[in-house]
Amino acid sequence: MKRTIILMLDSLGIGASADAARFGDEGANTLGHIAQACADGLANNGRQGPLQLPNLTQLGLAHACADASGVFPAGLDASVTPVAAYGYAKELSSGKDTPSGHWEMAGAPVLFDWGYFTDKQNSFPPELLDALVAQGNLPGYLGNCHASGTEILDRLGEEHMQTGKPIFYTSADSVFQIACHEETYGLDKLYDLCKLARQLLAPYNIGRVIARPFIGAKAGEFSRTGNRHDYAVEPPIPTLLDRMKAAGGEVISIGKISDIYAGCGITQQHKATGLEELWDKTLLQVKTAPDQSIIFTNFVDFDSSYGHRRDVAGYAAALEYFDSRLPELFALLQPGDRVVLTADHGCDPIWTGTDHTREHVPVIFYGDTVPPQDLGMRDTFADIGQTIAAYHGLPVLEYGSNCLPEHH
Ligand SMILES: O=P(O)(O)O[C@H]1O[C@H](CO)[C@@H](O)[C@H]1O
Ligand SMILES: [Mn+2]
Ligand SMILES: [Mn+2]
Repeated sequence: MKRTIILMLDSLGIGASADAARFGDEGANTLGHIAQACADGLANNGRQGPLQLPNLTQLGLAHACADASGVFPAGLDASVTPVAAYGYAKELSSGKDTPSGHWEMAGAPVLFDWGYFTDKQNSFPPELLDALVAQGNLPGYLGNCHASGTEILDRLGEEHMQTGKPIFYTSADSVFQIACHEETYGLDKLYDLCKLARQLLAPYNIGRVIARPFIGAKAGEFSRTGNRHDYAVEPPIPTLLDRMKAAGGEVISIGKISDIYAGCGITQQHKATGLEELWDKTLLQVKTAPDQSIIFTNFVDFDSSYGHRRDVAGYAAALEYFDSRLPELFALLQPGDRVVLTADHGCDPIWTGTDHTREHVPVIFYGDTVPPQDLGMRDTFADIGQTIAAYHGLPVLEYGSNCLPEHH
């Protein structure tokens, strides 16, 4: 049985990469800084004390972080001998966004520059806004700025409910985000508006339009729902997922993987909201998926609920929860199964601002066909995809080199 289970811990960077200064991220270290804050007693909100990640440490995550950043993460057990092949990868793509990280892992780095809306205020071109208002029959719009998606709800959510004007905002990422109330505005109307925006944004080379539905009665009570939907463009070249699908294998998306690849190469899609449901659905698929399957889960909450919110204790608690579910996965593994653990970029919760950070990501392969070893630094996230492609006997990807050449 050859199956690969990819656990994508969205935003779990493990140390600034050599080119981080170009992004203002020199010294960022998502995992390292969380561990340090926990060890210093600064993350005792809803959890306590040093970071507890026994299973991830067994897999070599802490050792990979030490290799990638030069510092062993505080409080984790340096005496452990990892049972997996572990290392870290630098990003070849020009950005530090979610599609770039995911696509590169699957063999399709983004070597062109996305379009960005760089102005913090009046961020969007008037002709784009005019076209949205006219073609979307809108009474106007709110926002038109850079913002954190939760703060902007407190600021503009009530006005949106009163006027029916959608909230448009962006960030340092190549995104056009639309927040609307799920009940007063309506989910289908929001999705239709996002599809219109996706069309109108074609000349601007924007990576994603994101629907950000929310609920609640007033400022301070608004919360975003699991009905977020990302409208991405398609990867620039065929990915690992396309190769697997073309070969007749299963590519099972859990969470927002299918959205991130614009559905390309996906054979089954399972939506899930929150870490618990993401884990439950992952384990369910591991129980039943056939030979030649990729089960691919994006654990978005690390990024969206904790990294962007600069919530160190929340991120730490989420990591500890994630770690606590790993033994259930290990118990379900069959001979030939491989677990891959990685990330798409960093989002250091002690960093200034609320954006991603340019970091190395973990590269971990675990399973009975994987000899434990230190894989060192990999030149691109695509080494992961290439290793998986080789293991499943798929055609060679355009980027990346096999991390485990003797063992496929
Ligand atoms: O602040 P929120 O709305 O979570 O948005 C964040 O999430 C977006 C996409 O992942 C990023 O571009 C960043 O803006
Ligand atoms: Mn991401
Ligand atoms: Mn993000």
